[in-house]
Amino acid sequence: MPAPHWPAPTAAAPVIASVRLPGSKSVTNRALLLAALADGPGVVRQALRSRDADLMVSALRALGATLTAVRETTDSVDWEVTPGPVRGGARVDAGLAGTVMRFVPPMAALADGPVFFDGDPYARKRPMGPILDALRALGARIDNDALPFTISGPLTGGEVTIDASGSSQFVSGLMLTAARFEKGVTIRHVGPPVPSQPHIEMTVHMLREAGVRVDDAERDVWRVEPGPIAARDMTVEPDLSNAAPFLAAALVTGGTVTVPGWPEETTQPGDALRGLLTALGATVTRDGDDLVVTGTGEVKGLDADLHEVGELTPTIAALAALATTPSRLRGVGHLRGHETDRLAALATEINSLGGDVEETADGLIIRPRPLRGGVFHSYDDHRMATAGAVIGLAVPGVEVENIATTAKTLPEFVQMWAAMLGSR
Ligand SMILES: O=C(O)C1=C[C@@H](OP(=O)(O)O)[C@@H](O)[C@H](O)C1
Ligand SMILES: C=C(OP(=O)(O)O)C(=O)O
Repeated sequence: MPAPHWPAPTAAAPVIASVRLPGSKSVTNRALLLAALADGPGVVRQALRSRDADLMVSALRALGATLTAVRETTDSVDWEVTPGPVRGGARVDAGLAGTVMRFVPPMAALADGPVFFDGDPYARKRPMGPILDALRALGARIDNDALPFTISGPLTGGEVTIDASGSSQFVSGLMLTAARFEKGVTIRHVGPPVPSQPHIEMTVHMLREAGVRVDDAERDVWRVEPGPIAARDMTVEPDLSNAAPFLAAALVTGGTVTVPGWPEETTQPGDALRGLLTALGATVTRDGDDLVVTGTGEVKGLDADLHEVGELTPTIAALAALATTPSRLRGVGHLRGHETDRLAALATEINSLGGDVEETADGLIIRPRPLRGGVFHSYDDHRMATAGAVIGLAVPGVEVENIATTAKTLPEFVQMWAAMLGSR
């Protein structure tokens, strides 16, 4: 029997809270994969514990790495990672995780036998063609153009042309393993602009920290030299994208939300929240390591190109739906290939609460309209579920279907949300 819908709590008063976020999904899954390919045992501290991170751990174990939890809390874990020869004959469950379905196949092509990949039913619809074609061009054999597929090496590497306009993860995925290819890799993107550049910068930065030589001087060309990936002891930053719904609560309720441990410098796209929330009417300041966001209770609409920070779109759209002036969100056509078609899902769900959202080819136009309660469907998308929670702060009677899907990147979401609302 499906779980009952989650009655999203309405804020009775301005939220005043400090919210500590667990580790970044994107940093965790890169760090684990790099550790499993490294030249010796390493440690990944404060790694996220969530469905996507667990799927990465299982995939790496299936491919021959040893991961041992040396310290654990409910939402974080320190992993000791000991690489092993990459093992064939494995089955990898990617769930609905883009970071597993796009980052692990290049590593699997190093295995001594075929590796089978599959995922959730909807994962079979997520774009995979460009990265699978690239792996074929580099020497791998793959029997399908989407999940499920079986991949077999060997793969020597070399030069490849790819259209990565559908997902930056195609480029990141190839780069993460490329130092272990005999010839490294040169990736040349040809097509409409690649989204989520900060995530590509995150990949380049983490590779360089592991001693890998990467040349990204030319736009849309990335060269990864062959060589060892250094074993490291590293600590994962808090997930700034998952800070979004909590910081949004400050704007919706006219309160103040503080996130401790906001990095001074980061490649996480969530850092763009500082500018976006300011544009939506908040005051955003730093107090030492804390990011402090204060709202007035009135949310202003905004016109924003979110191409670089697409994963923030559901929260920004939820805020825009509660704003007093219209908004236009642009540059996010690739969100149709995320956990669900996020543009269609946001328009459908906000409109079903009485909103006025129009889909465009590459975004959304959101006009102010009073909203009413009703069921907000999540489409197994963690960020749809949290967008419903944000709207529920201001609109009585919102019920989020499948709030449990927040476990993809934030299993403690419901408890954290309750603590935030209760901590006056
Ligand atoms: O590399 C990563 O960790 C990610 C890249 C982005 O993917 P797209 O470029 O497909 O949007 C982002 O939306 C996703 O949440 C995480
Ligand atoms: C697009 C997202 O995830 P994935 O890593 O599965 O692509 C996301 O978390 O917003």
